[in-house]
Amino acid sequence: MISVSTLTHSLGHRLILDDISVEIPKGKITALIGPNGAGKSTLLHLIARQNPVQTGVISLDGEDIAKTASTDMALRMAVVAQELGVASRLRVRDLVGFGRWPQHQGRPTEVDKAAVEKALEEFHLLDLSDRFLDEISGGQRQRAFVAMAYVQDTDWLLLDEPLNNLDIRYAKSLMAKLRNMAEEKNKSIVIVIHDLNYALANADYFIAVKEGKVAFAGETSDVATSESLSELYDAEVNIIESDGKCFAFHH
Ligand SMILES: Nc1ncnc2c1ncn2[C@@H]1O[C@H](COP(=O)(O)OP(=O)(O)OP(=O)(O)O)[C@@H](O)[C@H]1O
Repeated sequence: MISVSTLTHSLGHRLILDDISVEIPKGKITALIGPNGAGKSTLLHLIARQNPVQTGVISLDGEDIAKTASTDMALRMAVVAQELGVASRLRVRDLVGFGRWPQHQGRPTEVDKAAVEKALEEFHLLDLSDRFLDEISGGQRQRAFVAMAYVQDTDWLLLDEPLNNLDIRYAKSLMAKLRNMAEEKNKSIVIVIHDLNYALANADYFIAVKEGKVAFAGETSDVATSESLSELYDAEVNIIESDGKCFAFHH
């Protein structure tokens, strides 16, 4: 479990996260939702230790992340940020290969190489594997970065808007893969996501952030209601149930 306790974060004079306390369950998909600018990415980056915690504590399986060694963190948590820093003269296969660095520390074994090939195949990247990152499309690059995180095989996977740029086929395929990872391999996945329908269909748990505070959090079926979502977005959202599935209508 990830436990966030009394987390407050400011950038310059602006309060970005205001006294956040929330728990993220293990072995589940958690959707981090909320309006633009709410603080979702900031929270995700703090959990991933990409920025230092100013006030409060974030613990990973009972251990304060501020006191956890970087090498240990890298073996337990993989992250894909929203803004993908692109080292343009890097080939797709090399980028995905970097994902195994925490395991092999520069000396890849046959197991590492096989894991990379498998990830390239699973993310439909084999045909692109020798292309440079600045020679592929935005969606293809997004898949390459997710494959790099996937190949790390960590217990926790944090993804900031992973559906960005993905067409329907790849978005469906990625969400199915994440579900499989949670259900079959007990992986814990946290995704910042704007598409409520993908979130409703795939996330076990919702954490809604608004203006730097947690608006609501809990099991999807308990908290994702027309009322809570309409209030969250200041826009009408209707949750409709059909064939046992929930859909969000908002236009
Ligand atoms: N470098 C920065 N300096 C000052 N304020 C910032 C900086 N980066 C982000 N912010 C502000 O912090 C707040 C939270 O931003 P954050 O990116 O966490 O929101 P978000 O919920 O992920 O939004 P979105 O859905 O639009 O990606 C926003 O009001 C944003 O303007």
